[in-house]
Amino acid sequence: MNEGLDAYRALEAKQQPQWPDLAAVQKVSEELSSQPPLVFAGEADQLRARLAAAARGEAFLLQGGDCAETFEAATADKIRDRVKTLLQMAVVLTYGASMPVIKVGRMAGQFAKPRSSDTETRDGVTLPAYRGDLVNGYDFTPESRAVDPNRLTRGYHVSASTLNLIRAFTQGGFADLRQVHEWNKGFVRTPANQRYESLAAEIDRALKFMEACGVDHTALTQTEFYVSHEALLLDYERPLVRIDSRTGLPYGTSGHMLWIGERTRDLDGAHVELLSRLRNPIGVKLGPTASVDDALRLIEKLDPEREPGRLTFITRMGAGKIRDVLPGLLEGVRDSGAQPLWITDPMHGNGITTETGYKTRRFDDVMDELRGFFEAHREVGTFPGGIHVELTGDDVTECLGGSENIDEATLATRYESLCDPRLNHRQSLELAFQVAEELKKLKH
Ligand SMILES: O=C[C@H](O)[C@H](O)COP(=O)(O)O
Ligand SMILES: C=C(OP(=O)(O)O)C(=O)O
Repeated sequence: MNEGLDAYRALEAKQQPQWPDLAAVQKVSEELSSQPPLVFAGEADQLRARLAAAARGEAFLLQGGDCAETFEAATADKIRDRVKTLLQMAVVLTYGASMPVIKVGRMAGQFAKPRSSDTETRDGVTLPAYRGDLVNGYDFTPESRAVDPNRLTRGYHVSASTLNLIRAFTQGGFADLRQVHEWNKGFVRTPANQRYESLAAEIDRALKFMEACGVDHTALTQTEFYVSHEALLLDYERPLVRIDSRTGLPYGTSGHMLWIGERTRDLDGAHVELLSRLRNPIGVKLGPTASVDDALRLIEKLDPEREPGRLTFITRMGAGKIRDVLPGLLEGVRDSGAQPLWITDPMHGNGITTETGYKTRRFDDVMDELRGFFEAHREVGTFPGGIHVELTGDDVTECLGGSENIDEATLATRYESLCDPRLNHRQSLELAFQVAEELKKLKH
């Protein structure tokens, strides 16, 4: 199995930077190959087992984080607020659905972006498009936009420190369920936060009751938290493949779960080939043009053994299309006997650009796609196993609507994303409450 790890090199690899100096890339690649793994094979196996439960309808996956992480924003405060937001959403979902929630950040590696165009033009000046901090800089100057392989090593180190902090937060007491009120502190008071506060009070009461009954809560003091990113940049992913000493099998050690994007999921492309060799749980984005045949071939290539939890399909159809497209896809896959985990990304099919040039999404469209996802699964009898959302713990104004009613004029006030718009903290909580409602319906 391990001999084929480099077979991808003979295939077309889309969305890769045109490195000017291949010797420099080789040097970086050797350096990365000698670094310790960021995650361990056993953790990836554990996540696979958790995802298998979600595919069976016994758990729910919450996957979220920045569209594009940046080196500069990898600060303790920003990482903490993203983790807090995910923990709060997980509490809302767990309590609402009475079901374990698997927490996976789009974090500690989400540094490379596929782009529609190789270049960007501003006021008559054309430069290479920004492809994420792992490749080039965002500032619109020739120096900053030049691709630089040394960014791969920097990305590795920033991922390591991000992951270190995430592990400290989630294992060191910060994620203790008795901190459920604390996670809400520091965020502006909104209807969603107040609703969260009442839920936290109920959880508190339940915990005190358990304590009074002498129940041991050690299990609640820590939480499992995994990291994931789009495995886009093969010159980063390949050197971080390691052979697991327990089994002799290869794992991508840049993150627990790796996914293949909508633009790079070609069956005969390099991304599908490389990830087919790795033992991690693998995600694949499926947009509105994905056919049943595409899905079945991806299953055959990426999950020939039909291993529970191995494959997650992340659908991103767009609110206007999901009800037409998704049921047929679900039926076709169900009828083949395969049982991948199905989750929804209600963000990527709903992008719009305002007249003033802001890339944005309407919160209402995001919610509509979410409802469409639950409806499609209800219709076909399959399990809607999770959500994949671009979000931040920061108070940004990037997506339109939500209870604070962000309008086009407000977008400019705190638009910080370097690529696509994210839900801010309160929009994320609002979304979690609505998903919890949908999950409750499943129980009845
Ligand atoms: O996050 C997804 C893609 O990288 C992004 O939507 C591409 O954006 P573009 O169309 O501006 O290149
Ligand atoms: C690029 C992304 O999505 P998609 O592949 O679905 O366009 C993403 O999730 O960052």
